[in-house]
Parts: sequence; structure tokens; C-alpha cells
Amino acid sequence: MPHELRLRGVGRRYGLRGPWVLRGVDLTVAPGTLVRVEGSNGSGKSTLLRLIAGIDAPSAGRVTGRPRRTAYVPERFPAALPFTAAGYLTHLGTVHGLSRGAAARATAAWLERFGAAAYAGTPLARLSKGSSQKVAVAQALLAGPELLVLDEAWTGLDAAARAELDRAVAERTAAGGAVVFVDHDPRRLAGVADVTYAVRDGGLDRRHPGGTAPAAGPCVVVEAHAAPGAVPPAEAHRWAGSAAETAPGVHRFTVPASHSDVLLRALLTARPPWHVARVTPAAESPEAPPPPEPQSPPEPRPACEPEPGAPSGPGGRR
Ligand SMILES: Nc1ncnc2c1ncn2[C@@H]1O[C@H](COP(=O)(O)OP(=O)(O)OP(=O)(O)O)[C@@H](O)[C@H]1O
Repeated sequence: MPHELRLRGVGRRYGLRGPWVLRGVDLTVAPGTLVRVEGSNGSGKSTLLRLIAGIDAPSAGRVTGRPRRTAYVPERFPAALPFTAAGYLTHLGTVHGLSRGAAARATAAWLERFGAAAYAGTPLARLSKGSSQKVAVAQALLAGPELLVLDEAWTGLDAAARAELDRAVAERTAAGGAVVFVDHDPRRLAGVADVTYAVRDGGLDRRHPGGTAPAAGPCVVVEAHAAPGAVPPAEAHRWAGSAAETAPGVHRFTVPASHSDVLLRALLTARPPWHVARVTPAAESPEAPPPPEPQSPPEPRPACEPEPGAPSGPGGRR
């Protein structure tokens, strides 16, 4: 994403005399950031996401800096369109600026990643809710969006597809894109968001830290080698629960298994690339840590306990 997206004094109300759903909202979304939006039912989260995505226009204020490649997954996908899944995605790919061949290839690749390749020729109207949600998500990812806006996009996906969407989000931020999401499950991408906002009384509260507890689950330990003194790429820090330089040029990252391939990609695509020496399951699956202190920035990373005895070094836990 080339620039920050900015909302300045943004308000939205439905109808000339309708109540203000949002009012005086200021928000900046920086390139490469992951932004969580929370709020109670009906507080205006979807309204905010539609304004960010450019699907809706503010009644007051301005939105600037929205990148050309902005993609949006709505809370409800209009599944009754007269297309097959592949036909719809290929068509949208061309709308996003891809050639027909590139759109067809991207369509096949994303349907495959989400486990929906078997439904490529199925009319959208005949897809199950879960499969049509896969199409909804694939259409947003097709053209490598610089800004990705996800409104409850995980809802209805099976576990494998939910994990795949987590990975796709990580790829977008690693590529310098921004992702703004709402999800009713507080564990979704827990501890990974750069910033969390709560929509309340028409405004936005910035929450510290993270707003949600870090993710728990099985962890793996990645040992990677780099030149002595090399600093791990920022993207590695985002996904690793802990990082330590255990010997000159030898780094050990502990990361939730669900995030491990994103960490590996960050290391292998760094310039110069890091050498991944070993990936092993963490000896013990850690318990979820206690909730973070309310005033203790920075926001938590994914939760994995450092291995016993691992010293914290220059690449230590943030
Ligand atoms: N198109 C619309 N026309 C009229 N009112 C609307 C429209 N869209 C949203 N609203 C109203 O705006 C308010 C905020 O709705 P919105 O869907 O943005 O909230 P939300 O936080 O996303 O809710 P939920 O958590 O239930 O999805 C609600 O009172 C809703 O009824």
C-alpha cells in the first residue's frame, strides 16, 4: 500500500434525519498493518468497514489514501449471482485488472488453497454457505489487494479454510498491504493485530494492548541462521511468540504452529535470506498466558513460552 489510508471527521447516518451511526471518526491505517475492529452488535463496525473499503460514502468528513487495489469481503455474500464459482472469480479478476489468463490461474490457485477446487464449475446459487464463503474470500484475494477489508470473513469457513485465510492475511501484511478486520471470535489472529479499535457511541476507542488475549495452541521452534548481528525481519517478530539469539548468528523463534509458515516465509524472503536450520515441535504445548496488563504496551505477540534456558538477546521478545 503506497500511502496511509486516512479517515478525518468521518460520520455516517442512514437517511437525512437518521441517527448518526458514526460521528467525527479519525483513523489512520498505515501500510503493512493489521487492524482489528471490535464493538457490540449494531455499534457500527460494518458501517465503518464499508467506509474504509469504499463500498459506502461518508455522510460527513473525508476518506483519503485508499489504494487502487482495495478488496472487501462483506458480512453477507450475494450468492445468487448467475455465475459458476470459477466464472465469477475469473470475471472479477479481470475487473481487478488481471488478464483473462492471469485471472483464470489466480482463480484456480485460490479455489485450491481454500479446498474448493471441486466446486469450480458449480453455479454460485447451488453452493453451500461454507463454499460460497470460500468464493467470497477468494474474490478479495485474487489480485493481491493493497488494502483488504474483512467483515466476519471467517464465519462459515471450515477449520482448514480459516487457517488458510489467516495465512493469506499474513501474506498481505508481509507484502506491505494493510488488513482491517472484524471477527466475533476474540481468538481470531489474537495477539497479532498491530492495533485494535472498539466502535462505541459512534466513535473509535483505541485499545491497548491488542484488545484480545494472545493465541494459544501447539507451538514449533524454528532455528534459523544469519550473519552475526543480523536483526530478524520485522515480519518475523510479528508472528513469533518469542525470539532469541542463542549464539552469534543463531536465532531461535517459538511460534504457534498455525503461524509457522508465515514466519518461515518472512525469514526465507528476507534480504539477505536467512537459513532455516531446523523446525521442531515445541517440547510442551504452552498454556495460554495470563491476560496482559491493561497499560503495558506494546501489544502482545502470539503466545508461545520461550524454551527453558533460552537467553533473551537482541532479538528478544518485544
Ligand atoms: N443500510 C442501512 N440502512 C439503515 N440503517 C442501517 C444500514 N446499515 C446499518 N444500519 C444501522 O446502523 C447501525 C450500525 O449497523 P452496523 O451493521 O454497522 O453495526 P455492526 O456493529 O456491524 O453490527 P453487527 O455486530 O450486528 O454486525 C445499526 O443500527 C443498523 O441498523
